[in-house]
Amino acid sequence: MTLKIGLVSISDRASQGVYQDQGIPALEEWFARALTSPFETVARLIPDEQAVIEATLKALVDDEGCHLVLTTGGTGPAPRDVTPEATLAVADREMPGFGEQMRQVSLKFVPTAILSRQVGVIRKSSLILNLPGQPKAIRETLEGLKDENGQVAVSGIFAAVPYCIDLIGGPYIETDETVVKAFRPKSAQKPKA
Ligand SMILES: Nc1ncnc2c1ncn2[C@@H]1O[C@H](COP(=O)(O)OP(=O)(O)OP(=O)(O)O)[C@@H](O)[C@H]1O
Ligand SMILES: Nc1nc2c(c(=O)[nH]1)N[C@H]1C(S)=C(S)[C@@H](COP(=O)(O)O)O[C@H]1N2
Repeated sequence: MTLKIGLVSISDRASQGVYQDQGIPALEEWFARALTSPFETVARLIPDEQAVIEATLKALVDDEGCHLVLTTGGTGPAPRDVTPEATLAVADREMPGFGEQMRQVSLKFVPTAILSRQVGVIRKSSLILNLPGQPKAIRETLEGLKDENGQVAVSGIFAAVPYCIDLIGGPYIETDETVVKAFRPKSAQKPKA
């Protein structure tokens, strides 16, 4: 079973061509660097419309069979920011730790981290995570913050994603530890391929 990752860039202006979308390229680049196990991606660029976001998330999970879906954009307090509402509307269960940890990590970068209403949820056997829209926020929240010696100062959320995918029945994900170390209890670790 190959890991399938849905990437959803949610931006009125990027989807209208006012500026070039940097969300999908930043996500693609991050996964190419971080994962050492096989994966494929399916990407969508859509406007900040709640019905469109919900339909896209459902299609990626139910029809495309994505094990993991990452969104970027639309998590703030502006009236057009509706990504968290759309994500909760398609959720079976909430995973509050992801939003909590992302705001903790992001506070090390910007004081406006508290403005992001990002959520993590499970739909069927897929994990859906909201990331902020700033392209640099993708790396910051997934990878966390390292000190000058390369030691982890604040864990990024991706450290917990492989074990979460194990627990909901998805493929075994392996990472490049210099980018992000996947934490699993010893009993859940498989020998390196
Ligand atoms: N897909 C994207 N590509 C490049 N830059 C982006 C993208 N999404 C957001 N940004 C940048 O991050 C900022 C904050 O993102 P946010 O999701 O709040 O966008 P926004 O201001 O509502 O933009 P939009 O009108 O495109 O939806 C944007 O103002 C923009 O500078
Ligand atoms: N890691 C990280 N988190 C961040 C930011 C950032 O630059 N880096 N920007 C913040 C800002 S300015 C806002 S308004 C909120 C919501 O962003 P969004 O509407 O683009 O999703 O995310 C916050 N979280």
